[in-house]
Amino acid sequence: MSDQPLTGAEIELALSDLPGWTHEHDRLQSTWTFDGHLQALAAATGVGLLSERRNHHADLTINYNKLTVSVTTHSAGSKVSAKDTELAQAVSALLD
Ligand SMILES: C[C@H](O)[C@H](O)[C@H]1CNC2=NC(N)=NC(=O)C2=N1
Repeated sequence: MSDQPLTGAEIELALSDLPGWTHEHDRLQSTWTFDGHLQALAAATGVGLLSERRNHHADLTINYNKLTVSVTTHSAGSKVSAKDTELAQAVSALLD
């Protein structure tokens, strides 16, 4: 899995298969809404475990019942790489 930055066209293509995700400020980001805080917390733990297994880590923000997942690749100069599009796919498979 490459950590070279993707081109804008490559990111747009990846986003066509990532409903709910946006590309802004060199990050892919999506937000999920749950029934309550504990469900959002459990989802964040799931994403954390998934990130740890991949050794590629999402930034996670919880606001009560909402979980925002944001991914970028530090080793690609904090730009979007294939590691991010693949992590985003895995997160969507877990949470959608
Ligand atoms: C040494 C270790 O492989 C690196 O620091 C990994 C760990 N997790 C990471 N996570 C993210 N989001 N970007 C990285 O470049 C990155 N690098």
